[in-house]
Amino acid sequence: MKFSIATVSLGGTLAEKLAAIANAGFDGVEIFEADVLAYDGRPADIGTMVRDHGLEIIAFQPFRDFEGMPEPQRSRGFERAKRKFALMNELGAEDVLVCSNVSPLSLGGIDRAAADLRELGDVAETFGVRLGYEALAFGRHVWDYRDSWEIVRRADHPRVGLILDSWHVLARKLPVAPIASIPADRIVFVQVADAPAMDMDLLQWSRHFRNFPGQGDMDVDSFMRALLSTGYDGWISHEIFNDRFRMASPRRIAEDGERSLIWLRDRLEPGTLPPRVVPEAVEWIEFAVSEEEAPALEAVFAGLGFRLTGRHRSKDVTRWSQGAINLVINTEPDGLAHSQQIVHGPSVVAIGLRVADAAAALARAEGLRMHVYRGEVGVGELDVPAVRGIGGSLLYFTDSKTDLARVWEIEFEPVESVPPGPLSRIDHISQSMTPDEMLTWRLFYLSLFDVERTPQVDVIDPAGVVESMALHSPDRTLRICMNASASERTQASRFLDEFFGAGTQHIAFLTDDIFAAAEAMQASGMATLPIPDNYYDDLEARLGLEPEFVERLRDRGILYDEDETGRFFQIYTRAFKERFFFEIVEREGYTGYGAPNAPIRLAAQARLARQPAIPRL
Ligand SMILES: O=C(O)c1ccc(O)c(O)c1
Ligand SMILES: [Mg+2]
Repeated sequence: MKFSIATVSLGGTLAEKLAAIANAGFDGVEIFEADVLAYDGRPADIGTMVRDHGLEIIAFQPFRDFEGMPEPQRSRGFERAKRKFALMNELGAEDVLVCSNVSPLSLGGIDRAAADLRELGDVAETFGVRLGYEALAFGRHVWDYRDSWEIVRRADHPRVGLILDSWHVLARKLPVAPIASIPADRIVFVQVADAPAMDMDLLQWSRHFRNFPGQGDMDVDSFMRALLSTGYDGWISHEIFNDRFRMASPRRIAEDGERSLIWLRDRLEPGTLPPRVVPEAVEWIEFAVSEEEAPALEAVFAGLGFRLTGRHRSKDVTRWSQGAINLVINTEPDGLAHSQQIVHGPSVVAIGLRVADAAAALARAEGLRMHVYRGEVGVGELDVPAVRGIGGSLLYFTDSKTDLARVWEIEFEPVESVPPGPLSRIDHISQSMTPDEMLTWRLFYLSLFDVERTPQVDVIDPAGVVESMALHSPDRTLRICMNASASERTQASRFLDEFFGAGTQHIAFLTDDIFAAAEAMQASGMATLPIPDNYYDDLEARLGLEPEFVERLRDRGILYDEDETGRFFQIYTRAFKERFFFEIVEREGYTGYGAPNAPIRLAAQARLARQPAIPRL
């Protein structure tokens, strides 16, 4: 399998696109016609620029509305083709993508189309180029790959082959099994694309909402399995028409594309990478704060029932614990945490995850071309494997089979022993990002970890809609909620603005007694998020709850939800320096995140946004 991407998938100038494509590790590129037209230089220079990047032009595309035309359009089509083939000679491109005709002028008929392609094959021969014919799902007469293949078969010309594009096959819900009987040597190359399930016009869906395999809802794997069963081992090329991708950094999008293909190959040929990582526990969450801010954060931790359980043997780093939760405060004057604190303010700088085999986890991340982080390892310190995650924060891996199991003991001087407390472990980690980054991080987490995703939902913030998606490991040890908003004033967006980028916005702790947790917080003077009476009045009516039960919730500012999976309780703290906040949840079987309560919570937070932060000691 050789990896390529069409230039139409990225934003930027052609030079920027090619640099990003080469940097991401691709071997080939499809040159989109518009990129040539917009280029201020000779086509031959484009060819040189591509080859200087170590890339190969796998195709020039697209050549449109050719087959089945009446005169005079038919003759004009041949004239146009000659101009394009000459251009391909200059570029150094051997293959051209001819897509099925969408013109209302075009005439149907498999034999007519086959005859046109055969004749075009003769022209192609004189230029030394080859045609690949692709059925567009919205083609006027040809929209099924079985028809395009029949046309290619009847054209019966050595310069005429087939191009398959997973998007057109899957968008039309065509069966993939017949792909298996197409001879591999008649397939010029193959395009892959995924997309979210959407009930909309095919052309609009195709031209604006495609995404990389692994980012959408289509069964690209079945398409690929049928393809590979033919023995095909040529180019696999991303062709992603997506408005958001074109607005985003070409470098990041190209990296996502490469990762998508590496993961696709890993699913089709398991064993090329170590298996997807199964998270066993969230071992710690590390906060970068300045020395001045540290006491306020310590007071929040103490108010939540955490105790100082360790001091790092050589660094300005402390460990706060309760149950199986470890929170780390890093005020080191140098290093990554400090730079993060300077750039982003007080923030989550790292998450430590316990996995079965930390070295294998790192090897998988490297195989997926994630950015491995190698920090300085001081005397007596462990070299904990880490990769760069959201917003440049770190994801550390520990395991229980190496010295990493004893990280607390090795690196920290014990203070108090770990108190039991009402909070037992981390329930979920919620991260905010821009809408175009959602797909980046979704692909990052899904390709690295053995996690599943829940459908994307829209949450209403007073200032706009927030797209929200949750990922969870099989036993739900790791749950990550991703939030993104296009509005500039939603909480998710304010977080991005004030925080200068994506990151962890809140952390939810699990308790098995929310009332005890609430009382402990009240006793220690921790202010929680005030919830309006209207919410409780509605709750009682909507869910038919006992008034006494609702009173208990109201007294303690506890949010409640129930569904077919069980019952759910939530309390929120106020935000720390307007940056991040904490949530306490109790689950009685419930598997969700209290989506019906999110607008209430967001409205309450919006009211407090510019008021003094916690705690009120
Ligand atoms: O939408 C289009 O025009 C178009 C062009 C070329 C392709 O390969 C394709 O899949 C779609
Ligand atoms: Mg295509």
